[in-house]
Amino acid sequence: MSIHLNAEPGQIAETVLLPGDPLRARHIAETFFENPVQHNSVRGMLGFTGTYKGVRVSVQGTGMGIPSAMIYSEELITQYGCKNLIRVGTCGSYQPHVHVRDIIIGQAASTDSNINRIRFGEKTFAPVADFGLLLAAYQGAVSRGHRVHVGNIMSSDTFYHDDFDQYKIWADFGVLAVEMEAAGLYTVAAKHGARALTILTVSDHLITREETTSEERQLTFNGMIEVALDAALGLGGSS
Ligand SMILES: O=P(O)(O)O[C@H]1O[C@H](CO)[C@@H](O)[C@H]1O
Ligand SMILES: O=c1cc[nH]c(=O)[nH]1
Repeated sequence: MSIHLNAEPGQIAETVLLPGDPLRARHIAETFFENPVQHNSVRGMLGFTGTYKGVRVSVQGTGMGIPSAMIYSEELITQYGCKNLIRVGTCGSYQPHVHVRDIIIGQAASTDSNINRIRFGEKTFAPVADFGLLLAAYQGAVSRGHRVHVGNIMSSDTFYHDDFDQYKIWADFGVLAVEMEAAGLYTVAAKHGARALTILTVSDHLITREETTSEERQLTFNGMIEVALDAALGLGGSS
């Protein structure tokens, strides 16, 4: 057990999917896992472990924002021995060619968070995805016929900005979309030698202002889950 997880030792698989939304975690377990068992209930941050096509895999909600995601990532890696962490989240598109419901794979994560200034001072750490996981996810997304984009994403500490147009500086530098956790996840994984990836579905668009409903965000973005689970399958694991 750790401070924020009440799973027993060995109850969580080496490969863990990480949605921000704990109800998406339950949806993933109920929809895709064989024999899912709930392994966490602390703070209502649901987590489940089961198998997918015979391979042991877990899903754990992380909550919203870098601090929350870093707590769960740190405890999963250091207390439960998790080695492969795949965030499955939603994001807002910054680019005209990146449409609502497209899939984005976060190759790197820019951020306005102070987490790495606290750690590295004025020097800049570049939080990046694991290349093997990224390649597997990209190939899986293409073979499933998804519209998929790979590149830099923005992990923001704020969902609501005083200046809506502030996103344009990131868009001008090719950043694909905004979410709120990947930079923290990639940094924790780098610190502990774990593998991490972020796969996102575009839930809204900052240019067109198109939006999806909260129900759709919780229940229907199954394409990216299949892509994440396919990438996880290549990692093996005990069944
Ligand atoms: O859908 P999730 O995984 O929660 O991800 C996105 O949605 C939340 C904001 O609505 C933030 O957590 C952001 O990163
Ligand atoms: O963090 C997020 C997630 C989805 N859409 C946004 O605009 N921001």
